Order: sequence, then C-alpha cells, then structure tokens
Amino acid sequence: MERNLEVRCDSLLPDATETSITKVSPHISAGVEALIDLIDHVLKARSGRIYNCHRQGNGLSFRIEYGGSLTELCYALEAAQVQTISLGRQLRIHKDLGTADRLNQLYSFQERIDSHGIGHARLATESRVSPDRSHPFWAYGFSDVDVHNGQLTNYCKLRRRFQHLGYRFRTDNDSELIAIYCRPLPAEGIRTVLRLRAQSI
Ligand SMILES: NC(=O)CC[C@H](N)C(=O)O
Repeated sequence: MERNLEVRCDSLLPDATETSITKVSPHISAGVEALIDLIDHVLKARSGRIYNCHRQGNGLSFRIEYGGSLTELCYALEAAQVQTISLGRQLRIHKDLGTADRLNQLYSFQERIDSHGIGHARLATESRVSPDRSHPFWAYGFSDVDVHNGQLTNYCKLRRRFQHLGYRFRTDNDSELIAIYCRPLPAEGIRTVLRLRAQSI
C-alpha cells in the first residue's frame, strides 16, 4: 500500500535556518543520505520500500510502499531517533518554526497541487516553542489529527492515566493528549472531545 511519510531527524538534518536550502552543504547531503539509508533499512526489515524521497524544509518527504502496522513503523523510527511527522495516504503534515513567508520558502507550499491546505500558528501556553510541539498532533497509527486552542488544566492527571494504560506521549504539550484521548474511540468522534472538554473545566 502506498503512503506518504514525513520525517525529521535533527541529529542528521540540521535546521535549515542557518544554511540556505539552495546551497546544500556536504554536511547536509551526508545527513540526507544517512537518513534515507536508515529509513530504507527500517522499511525493508518490514517488507516495505521507498518509491521516492525529497528534502522538504528541515525534514524529508517520502513516498513509500508499506502494508504493516503504522504504529509499529513509527515506534521503530522513533527508536532510531527519527521523528515521524505524518504517515498516511492523503494527509501531509509539516511542522517548523518561523513566519509564514519563511516557511513558504522552505516548503514551497505555493507549488503544491493538493486539494486543501490548513496553516496553524501556535501561541504556546503549555510547553516550549519547538517544531515537534507545534499543532496538529496525532497518535501514531490513528487517522485523525487535532488542532487545539486553549489549555487542558488536568493534563498531567489525564496523561498519567493514559500512560498507565500503555499509551506513549511524544511531547509535553497538553494538546497531544487530545489525539491520544480520541484514539481508542474513533467512532465516537466529537462526543469524545466534548467529554474531554467537560472534564477539563
Ligand atoms: N494558544 C493556545 O490555544 C495554546 C494551545 C496549547 N495549549 C499549546 O500550548 O500549544
């Protein structure tokens, strides 16, 4: 099954803020190659493969063939210090820091031929400003993502409860909890979110 995979790996791909993406330094090329090899290795071990790949801002964007568990693939990448930004058939997520103009330069959004695009600028309340703490959030392997305005005041309590149930959190941002919370109850959709809202007040 064909899927899109967007990843970041800060140890192999340094932030493009300092180095113009037009003049690719040998360091960045080596990082790109190493990251492609790593993902190729992880996929092949699970009967998957890479169709194509290109640099997208501070990350890499892949078209892959993979029919296994999405959660399992994300965990395997995480173990190799690779952060999965999105993995799916239609949705692509990009997370980064900067103004709309700078991100457009980095990711060439204007050149995209997609049906819809949504941008979100975060005003941080709960955790520090970094690409991985940007919205939207999603739980590995689940098909919906969440964007949230507000503050979950009982975040720590709910987070501990979910961790006891075996769920893994990737950040310390309260909004990630919504993605994890909705995950086991996809059919309930909005009702689940309303219940969460009621509990947070
Ligand atoms: N501005 C907001 O609504 C913040 C949302 C969320 N608490 C965050 O810190 O990302």
